[in-house]
Amino acid sequence: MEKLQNYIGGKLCAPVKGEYLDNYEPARGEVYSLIPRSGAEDVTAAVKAAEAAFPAWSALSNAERSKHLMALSNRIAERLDELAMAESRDNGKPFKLAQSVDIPRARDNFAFFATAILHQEDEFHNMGGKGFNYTLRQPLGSVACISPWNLPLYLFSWKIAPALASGNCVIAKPSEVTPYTAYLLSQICIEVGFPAGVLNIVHGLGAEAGQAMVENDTIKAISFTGGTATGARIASIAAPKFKKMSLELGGKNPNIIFDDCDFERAVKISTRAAFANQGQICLCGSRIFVQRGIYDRFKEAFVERVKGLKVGAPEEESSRMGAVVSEAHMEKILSYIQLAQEEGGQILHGGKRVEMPAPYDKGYFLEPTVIEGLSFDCRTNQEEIFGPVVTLTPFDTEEEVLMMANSTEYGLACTIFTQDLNRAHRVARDIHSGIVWINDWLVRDLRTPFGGMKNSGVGREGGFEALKFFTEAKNVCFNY
Ligand SMILES: NC(=O)c1ccc[n+]([C@@H]2O[C@H](COP(=O)([O-])OP(=O)(O)OC[C@H]3O[C@@H](n4cnc5c(N)ncnc54)[C@H](O)[C@@H]3O)[C@@H](O)[C@H]2O)c1
Ligand SMILES: O=C/C=C/C=C(\O)C(=O)O
Repeated sequence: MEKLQNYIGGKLCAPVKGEYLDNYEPARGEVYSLIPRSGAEDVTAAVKAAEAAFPAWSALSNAERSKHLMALSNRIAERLDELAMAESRDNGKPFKLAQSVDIPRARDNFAFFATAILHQEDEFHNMGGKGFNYTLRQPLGSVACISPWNLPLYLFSWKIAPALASGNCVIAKPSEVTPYTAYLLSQICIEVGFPAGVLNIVHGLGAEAGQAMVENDTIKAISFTGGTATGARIASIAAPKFKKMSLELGGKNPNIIFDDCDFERAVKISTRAAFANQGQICLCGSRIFVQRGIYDRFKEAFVERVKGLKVGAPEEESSRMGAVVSEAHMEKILSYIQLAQEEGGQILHGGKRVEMPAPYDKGYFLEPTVIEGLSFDCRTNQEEIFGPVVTLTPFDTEEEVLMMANSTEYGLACTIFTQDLNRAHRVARDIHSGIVWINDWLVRDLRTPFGGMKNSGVGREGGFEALKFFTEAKNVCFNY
């Protein structure tokens, strides 16, 4: 069976202790490769390589660093279909989705930050006749990037690219659940002659390799995307060490549909927002609030559309949904569907595992599930499920829906459907979330601040926010 390797100091290598973890193919429910079970000793080696590479990498001009990052972007573009196939196999998502969203976005992440640093302006504060200040933004040194399984290469590269662009060396850990495209990225680094030690990829468990990065005293910053409980654990270790932290955590996002909306558009986009990537996107609109006047009509049209979402083999063109990422995750989602029923919810569609023919009969396929009849404050409507499960809740007034939408511990994203401009902007102002879409969902401009409030995280990624995060600001004041 194929054994993945770590990438340290420009070379592929086995973990020091020689231990490996099983890597499952979700659509078949079978182990198909092994990944290094790295520990603190592998992280130490990666940090050593990063520290050795840092002086030369940070001394390059922005234009030179840009060229190295563009080489990664270009090679990802050349290997796009192969990477998409690998992502789909490793994660269970439809190949078409990986081919049209995940891998193009990984390509764009590198290109975006490679070119952003060519357009950066530095801050200058003039004190008139007295003198002036300029601000140097200097790289931190070695930084850690830790990413989750739902959008593997997309989110891995979203962190690594700005860290590298701003002159840092990186120790990165992809999720142990979906390590494969990060492994292919390490091969790509070797193919394009990316400088040794600048990017190091260490595979393994969060509690072992991940935590060793957080505990390592040489690592200056942690950029983390994942669950809220993991974020809290990381913060408890990193904060007393005064490491910089960017935490992108969970969500339980409201999708608010007013009765004056463009109805067909609201139905179509809400379906995608609920079930894209099997509902495993932190931005998914998992709580749909519909104004009472159109509730029944919306419910009928929405369920009809959801019935048309084909759950199928990831590589099939016609599949709109693939497998969820693991057996444990599937069981967690099913337990929430059970809980929803215990809390009084009625299932309008779905609710069960999908029986698939061989070779997918052991795969983790779930029906897209629509539930109504729950109170806004029950557990089903408050806790993150992170799967293909959505609830429908009627509301009467703007005030009422804001109260319900804002009632969770999360504050990541929100979607609002209305044709009333004033209302759209008023609700956008009053909603507690870091990201708001009006009449759309997951439209991304990589320059904008990305992140959540409340328990959805601390800090923002994207554009210059990310470049600022990965640098230390040093103000130089000159007085005549
Ligand atoms: N806000 C966002 O941008 C965003 C994006 C994607 C996913 N998420 C969230 O991620 C969660 C699902 O992803 P997941 O299950 O992979 O999350 P997770 O928190 O279990 O794992 C994320 C990463 O952290 C590592 N990790 C786990 N424990 C660690 C520790 N003690 N120290 C250091 N690293 C550790 C894991 O190995 C993995 O690489 C969901 O809650 C989802 O909402 C958030
Ligand atoms: O699951 C989380 C999705 C995160 C998306 C982004 O970070 C992005 O689009 O930049």
